[in-house]
Amino acid sequence: MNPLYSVAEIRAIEQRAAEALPAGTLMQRAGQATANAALDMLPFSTNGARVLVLAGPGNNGGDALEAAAHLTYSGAQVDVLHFPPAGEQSAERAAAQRRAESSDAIFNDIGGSALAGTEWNLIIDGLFGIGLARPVSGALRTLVDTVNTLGCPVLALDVPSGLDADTGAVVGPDGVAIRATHTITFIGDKPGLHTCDGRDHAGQVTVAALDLEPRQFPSVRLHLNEARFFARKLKTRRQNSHKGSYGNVAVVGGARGMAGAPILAARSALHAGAGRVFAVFADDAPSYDSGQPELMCRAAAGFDLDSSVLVLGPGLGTAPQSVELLKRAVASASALVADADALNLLAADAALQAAVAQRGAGCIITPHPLEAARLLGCAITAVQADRVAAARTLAARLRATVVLKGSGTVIAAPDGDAVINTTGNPALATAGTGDVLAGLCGSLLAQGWPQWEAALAAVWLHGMAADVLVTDGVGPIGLTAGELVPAIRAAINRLVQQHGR
Ligand SMILES: NC(=O)C1=CN([C@@H]2O[C@H](COP(=O)(O)OP(=O)(O)OC[C@H]3O[C@@H](n4cnc5c(N)ncnc54)[C@H](O)[C@@H]3O)[C@@H](O)[C@H]2O)[C@@H](O)CC1
Ligand SMILES: Nc1ncnc2c1ncn2[C@@H]1O[C@H](COP(=O)(O)OP(=O)(O)O)[C@@H](O)[C@H]1O
Ligand SMILES: [K+]
Repeated sequence: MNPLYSVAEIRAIEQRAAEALPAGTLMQRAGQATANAALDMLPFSTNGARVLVLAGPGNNGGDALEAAAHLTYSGAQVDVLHFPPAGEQSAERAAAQRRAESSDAIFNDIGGSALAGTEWNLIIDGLFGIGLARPVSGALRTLVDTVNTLGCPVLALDVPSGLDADTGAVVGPDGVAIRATHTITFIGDKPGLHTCDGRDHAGQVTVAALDLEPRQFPSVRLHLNEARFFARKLKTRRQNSHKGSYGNVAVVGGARGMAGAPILAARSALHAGAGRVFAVFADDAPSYDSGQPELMCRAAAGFDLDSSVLVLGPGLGTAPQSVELLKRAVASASALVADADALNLLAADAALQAAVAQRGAGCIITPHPLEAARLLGCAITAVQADRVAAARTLAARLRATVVLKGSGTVIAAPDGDAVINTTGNPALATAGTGDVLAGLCGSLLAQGWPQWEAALAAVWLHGMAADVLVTDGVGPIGLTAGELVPAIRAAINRLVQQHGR
């Protein structure tokens, strides 16, 4: 189920587990798991492979020292750059240090130029884990900067040093963190490895549970997204069905000069399977979309907002008639996806926010971090400093399903459940991809999906489409939002083939 644990939860699990085990057992297991992971990353013949172990002052350093000793037995040449604690150290760390010192590991006060001048096969980052208490500074900051310039594989222990394990933010206003190619994280997975700066620093993440049993883990309300959370909603089409069986979507936006945004969202809704799709324009409507004549283009004035699932916001603008449209949409009985300018207008109107919270038909909102900041009345840095908390706060306040976009999109429900998405990549950092996502959410709602599963599936499919396109060389540079649309269609059909019933 890919649960994600906070630092406080990990500490509690660790403490209870440690009480039932001989002293030092967990650190020894962490060291052994690290050595195994390191061997997988080294050349087949480990003899003479150059490994640099960075061992910090806490128990993260203890894990690294345990690993250093193990790795010498494989024939690797292990150098240890050791930062002993200024004061007392834990008994298990002291034992790990003794083991490393009596192994063939070379404790070496290796300087910056020697560090940068050596061809390391692997660097193991055991500077700081979940005990990081302040920004990495001074000589350690220089060390992190140097490691980040080297092109060699880097295995981070528990968390890349400098990264906040709860939030994925690099600690400090101008902080640094190790950019690892791999992270082996202990006991349970951590949210900070998967959102905000986490994905750039953690690389490939594996979890070493240190032989703890499932009963030792509490149930949590934060998970990584996976198809099994929404697979039961994937339905094969009945033979005896028709366009009315797959619902109507109306994308409402497209103020003068911004007609492209609703068209992208509407095309996305159509290709994701909605039976009928309207593109509804705040100002004059074009007579039709020549690239997608299946869409029905309408002016908003007089359009029946109760007839379709509404995707409100793409290119909506903020003129007075857009505010009126938003009010009509919120007051309608239709399922609603609010995006882009709909969110900016909502942020400026407390009464409308209250109306959204009271909607019987619910709401999915899809803010990017700036839109979320406006809705929360805070700075964008505050949103990014704790994306999961920001999404949960918004979800509770608006009683909506919140999709907080960005690297490691967070989906949150009003009851506190939250999920971090794993698909997607920076190819999506281009105009219009958010419109495509909003249209996809609306399409799934129109096909009868509940809000929560629709949001989870839409974010997963949108990211998966981008991942497949990048694998095929269509991006990350130069992917266009329109190219996502057929890739999403392929991804959803593939999922239905796998899971549909
Ligand atoms: N205790 C155990 O038996 C186990 C510990 N584990 C490891 O232990 C780690 C947690 O250990 P700790 O609680 O000792 O924490 P860390 O090793 O992450 O760091 C804490 C130490 O670093 C210092 N420190 C924090 N931020 C600093 C900064 N910016 N600059 C300089 N010094 C700084 C603290 O004063 C303290 O000495 C986990 O991340 C994990 O790697 C796990 O392997 C599980 C088993
Ligand atoms: N670096 C990235 N990694 C993963 N996903 C990204 C990245 N950058 C953008 N995205 C995704 O692309 C979409 C962008 O949406 P948005 O910012 O609303 O753009 P627009 O308004 O131009 O449509 C979101 O789904 C977001 O999560
Ligand atoms: K670390």
